[in-house]
Formats: sequence, structure tokens, C-alpha cells
Amino acid sequence: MIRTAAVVGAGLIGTSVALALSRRGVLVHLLDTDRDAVRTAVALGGGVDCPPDEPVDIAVIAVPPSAVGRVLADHQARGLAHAYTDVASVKHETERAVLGGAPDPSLFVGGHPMAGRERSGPLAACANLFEGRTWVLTACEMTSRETLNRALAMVAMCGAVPVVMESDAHDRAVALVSHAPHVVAALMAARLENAPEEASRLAGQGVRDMTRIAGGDPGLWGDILESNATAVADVLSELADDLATTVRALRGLAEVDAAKRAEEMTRVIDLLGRGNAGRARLPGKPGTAGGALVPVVIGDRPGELARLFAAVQDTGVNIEDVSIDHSTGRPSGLVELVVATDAAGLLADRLLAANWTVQRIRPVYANRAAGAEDRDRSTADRVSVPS
Ligand SMILES: NC(=O)C1=CN([C@@H]2O[C@H](COP(=O)(O)OP(=O)(O)OC[C@H]3O[C@@H](n4cnc5c(N)ncnc54)[C@H](O)[C@@H]3O)[C@@H](O)[C@H]2O)C=CC1
Ligand SMILES: O=C(O)C(=O)Cc1ccc(O)cc1
Repeated sequence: MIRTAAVVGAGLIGTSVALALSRRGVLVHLLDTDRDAVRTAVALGGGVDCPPDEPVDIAVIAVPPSAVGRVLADHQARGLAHAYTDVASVKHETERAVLGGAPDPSLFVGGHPMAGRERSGPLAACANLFEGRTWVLTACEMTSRETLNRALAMVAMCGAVPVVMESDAHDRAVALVSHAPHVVAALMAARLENAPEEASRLAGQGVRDMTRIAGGDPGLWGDILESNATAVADVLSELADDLATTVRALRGLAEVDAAKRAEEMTRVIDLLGRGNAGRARLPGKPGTAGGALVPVVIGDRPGELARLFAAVQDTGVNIEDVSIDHSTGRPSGLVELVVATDAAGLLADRLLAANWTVQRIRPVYANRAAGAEDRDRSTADRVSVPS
């Protein structure tokens, strides 16, 4: 049980943690080298502007990655807390710095909430930033059970879903799903810097979606990239190969020779298809991965989908995600409803009782999108197996 906490670094993430914990009745002490940041965080209701008289239950170090080791060592030497965690986007280097410099490394477990924003500072903070989001904890052999338990309790109080993994594996994973995408977004956005007015005026939601994260603080992101440079460079190097192939293919598409154009078109279509497949691997909605998938056959008639959703609503079960497949040549489609695991049985029973055709319930794996495990099977196969 966490009753008292300290947050060092009252910026976006630190103040969001402080707000979430304060709402759960925790007394949070806010510390930052920037006095204005502390004052703002206090004014928002994040906690109090004074150091604790005695060690708090947990201290959360929410400063840029390169500063975590030093800040943790300083505060541990002063006995700030009984347990320590951080929120830095890169874990291996931080862990090394902590193990090398902290007075008692057993009191530290690395942490990384997989939630954030492209704005910095306490004014961008929000109490429910972590609600339903993954929060990685990188426990190592030095971490004590008590420290891990305190961090798990803190993560739960923030409404997040803990995932324990090794720091190396974490860093490779976030290089792929967070850090390289940030660089690509920034590079694409940089193309727009000198865009003629007539082009930027035409910008729609696509380019805004694709470049949203490029709005992040360059100083912080420089620090993140420096701490995970090799893993990010590995992802970008493979991307550079694909880019080179794409450029060659596009140049080929502009040639007069029809056979050459057809060959290059195959390359382009293949690349776009790989994009579809890669995107399908992302869980539908953050925090919902790990539920159950309830496949329901529907007739290809107007209003059928609405009728199904109304039937689900009657059961009181929340739909976390949904995907719909239409089977060519058949008067039916398959709706895959993703719901909480413990609600799936009830939902299937109630839909069967209401004469819906429900197929076998399957788990949704954390690293898969709803239905991704069926990608290699034809839609027609799946629809033709009524229970
Ligand atoms: N921005 C994001 O979306 C996410 C960031 N993170 C991680 O969270 C950490 C903090 O990032 P943000 O909150 O976005 O940054 P921020 O810039 O909003 O806040 C950082 C705060 O740390 C303070 N600070 C810096 N050095 C300090 C020191 N030596 N002692 C005390 N305070 C110090 C700064 O004054 C600032 O108020 C970083 O390690 C980042 O990698 C994690 C998940 C998401
Ligand atoms: O804005 C988004 O969509 C993010 O993905 C935010 C984010 C930024 C940095 C992190 O280390 C973790 C999450």
C-alpha cells in the first residue's frame, strides 16, 4: 500500500503520476530543479511543495533519461524513499547507471509508462494519462521483491497495466514501436518546413496523424535517442533499405517500358501490403490487448451490424475493439468482437440464446491485433464454420 510518495521532475509525466496518486489519497512531495514546475504542479493538485520529513513509500524519478542515474544516487544518499523507480523511455543505460552509482540498487526498479504526449511540462499533465496503458517494469536480479511490489502498487494506482521485462528487450522493443517512429515522423514533418503555402493548405488528417509525435520536445527526444542510439539505428537502417527500394521502384514506374513498370508496380504493391500486415499486428486499443475474441456471423443485410451491437449492449458487456470481414461471394460476414476475457463466455451464451451464430472464442495475444492469428486463412474459411 502506497500512502506517501515523492516525484522528482514535475514535468508532463511526473505531474501526471503525482495527480493520479494524489487522487487516490497519496501524499505526494514534488521536487524539481525548476521552481516554477513545482509551483504549477502543486497548483494543479499534484501534491505539496516540500521534501518529506521521513522516507516516503516510493519515489518516482521523472527526469530525462541521461539524468536518472545521478538524480537517483543523490536522492537515495539522502534517504528520500524506501523504494525508487523511474519513468525514462530507455532502460538499459539507466539501469547500468543506477547499478553503478546508487547506494542500494536493490531499492530500484526501472519503469516506463507507455503513454505520453507531444507536449512537455506540468501544464500538459493529466491524471488519467496512464489509464489502461502498459507500464513496463524492468526488474533485474538486484531488485528486491519489496521494491517490485511497491512499484506494482504504484502502477496499479495510476490505472496502468504492468508488464515486467528485461531492460535490453524493452529497449529493442521501444526502438521499433516508439523511437524510430518518432524519427520518421520528424523527418517527414521536416519535409513540410519549406512547403509552399498551396501545399500545406491541402494537408488533411493523414499527414497530421503521421506527424503528430514530431511535435515532441527536441531536447528530450535527443536525450532519448542518444540513450538508445544503436537499437534505433538498427531499425532505421532496415527502413533505409526499404526506402531505397521504394525510390527505385517509383523511378521505374515512370519509365516507358511496360514490362519494367509492371515489375516495379509489384514491388510497390508488396511494400504497401506489408504496411497493412504490420499495422494489423498492433493491438486495437492501448490497454485492451489480452482480452478475448468472440467471432459472430452476420447476414449481409442492411442494419445487421446495428442489430448485433444492440444485442451486445443488452448483455452489458463492453466492446473493446471490433473488426469486420466480408466474405466475397457469400451472403454473410464475420464480426470479431474483442471483450474482457471474463465477459466472453457470458456474451457468447447470450448471443447464442438470441439466435446469433457464434464461433469458438479465442484469446487475444498482447502482441497481436484482433484476428491477426487468422491472417493466413481465407475469410471464406472462417465464415463457413458456424457453431
Ligand atoms: N514525454 C513523453 O511522452 C514521455 C516521457 N517519458 C519519460 O519521462 C521522463 C520525463 O519526461 P517529460 O515529463 O515528458 O519531460 P518534461 O520536460 O515535461 O519534465 C521533466 C522535468 O524534469 C525536471 N528536471 C530535469 N532535470 C532535473 C534534475 N536534475 N532534478 C530535478 N528535476 C529535474 C525538469 O525541470 C522538468 O520539469 C523522461 O525520462 C522521458 O523519457 C516516458 C513516457 C512518455
Ligand atoms: O504520443 C504518443 O502516442 C506516444 O507514444 C507517447 C510516448 C512518448 C514517449 C514514450 O517513452 C512513451 C510514449
